[in-house]
Amino acid sequence: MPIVQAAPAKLNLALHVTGRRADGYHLLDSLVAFAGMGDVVVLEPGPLSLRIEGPFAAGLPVSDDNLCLRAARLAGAAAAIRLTKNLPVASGIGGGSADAAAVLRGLARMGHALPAETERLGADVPVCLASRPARMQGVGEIVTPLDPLPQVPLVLVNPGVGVSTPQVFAAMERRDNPGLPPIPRFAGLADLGGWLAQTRNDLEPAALAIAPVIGQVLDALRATGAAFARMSGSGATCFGLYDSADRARIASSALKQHGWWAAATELAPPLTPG
Ligand SMILES: C[C@@](CO)(OP(=O)(O)O)[C@H](O)COP(=O)(O)OP(=O)(O)OC[C@H]1O[C@@H](n2ccc(N)nc2=O)[C@H](O)[C@@H]1O
Ligand SMILES: Nc1ncnc2c1ncn2[C@@H]1O[C@H](COP(=O)(O)OP(=O)(O)O)[C@@H](O)[C@H]1O
Repeated sequence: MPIVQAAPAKLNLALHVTGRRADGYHLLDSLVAFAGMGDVVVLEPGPLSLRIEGPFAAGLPVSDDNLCLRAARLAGAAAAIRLTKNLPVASGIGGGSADAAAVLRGLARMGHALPAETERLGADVPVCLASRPARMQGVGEIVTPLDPLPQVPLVLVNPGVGVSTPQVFAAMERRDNPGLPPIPRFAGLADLGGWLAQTRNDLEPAALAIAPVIGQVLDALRATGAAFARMSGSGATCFGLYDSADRARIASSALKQHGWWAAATELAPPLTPG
C-alpha cells in the first residue's frame, strides 16, 4: 500500500533575527504555522528513486541533492518516492524542508527510525517534522510546540522570482534584533493580527531590496482587504490573513490577475499522525 504524506507549506508568521553564530548561521525567533495546502509525497517499497510531478515540477530537476532523496539517505532507508510539487520552489514557505520532513514521517510509518540532527538537511526541517504551530529558535533546531492557532483564512502569493536565502541573510543591516514578545493563546483573527502587528519579519527589508516586486505583492494583498500581510521566511512568498474564506478566495483570484501564483487556504490544524 502506498504511504501518502502531506507536506504543508510553512509560514513564518513572525521572524526575528536575534544574532549570528560564529559559523555564520543566524539565530532566529519565529512563530511558525502551517497552511492547509502544500506538496504531497507518496512512498512505496523499492529501491531509492524520485519522480516529480505537479504544477512546479518543471522548476525542480530530479537530482541527487533533492531534499526528498537526502532525507531518505539520512534515514538510511530506501523507497520509491513520488513528489507532487504544488509549492513554488525557493520561495520562503519551506517546500524543500516540508518535503524532506514528509519523507521522514512516511519512512517512520514504514518502520524506519527518525534520524538525529534533521536540521542538517535544512534549518526548517525540524519544525516541518512537527508540522504544527511552534516557536522556532536557535538556527531552527529548537522547536517548542504551541497551542493550535485559529483556522484563519489565508492567501499565499508568489510573484515568480526565486530569492536566494543566503543572499537575503547577507543583505541584512541589523542582526541583533530583540526576540519575539510572549506568545499568548490566540482566539481569532483580531488577537492574532494584533500580536503580529507588534512583531516583524527581519528579512523583509533585505528581500525587498533584492526583489522590489515583493513590495508590490504586499501592497496588492492589503488592497484586497487583508487584515494583515507579511512576507514569509526569506521570500518571496507573502501571506495575507482575511476575515472570511470568501474574501480570501476573491482576493486570490484578483492577485492572479497580476500574473502571480496565488492560493486561498487557511491556517491548518495540526497534522493527524498516520
Ligand atoms: C529563512 C528560513 C526561516 O524559516 O526560511 P526559508 O526562507 O528558507 O523558507 C529558514 O531559516 C531557512 O531554512 P532553510 O531554507 O532550510 O535553510 P538552510 O538550507 O539550512 O540554509 C540556507 C542558508 O541560509 C542561511 N541561514 C539559514 C538558516 C539560519 N538560521 N541562518 C542562516 O544564516 C545560511 O547562509 C545557509 O547556508
Ligand atoms: N524537494 C524540494 N523542493 C524544493 N526545493 C528543493 C527540494 N529539494 C532541493 N531543493 C532546493 O532547495 C532550495 C530551497 O527551496 P525551498 O525549500 O522550496 O525554499 P525556501 O527554503 O526558500 O522555503 C531550492 O533552491 C531547491 O533547489
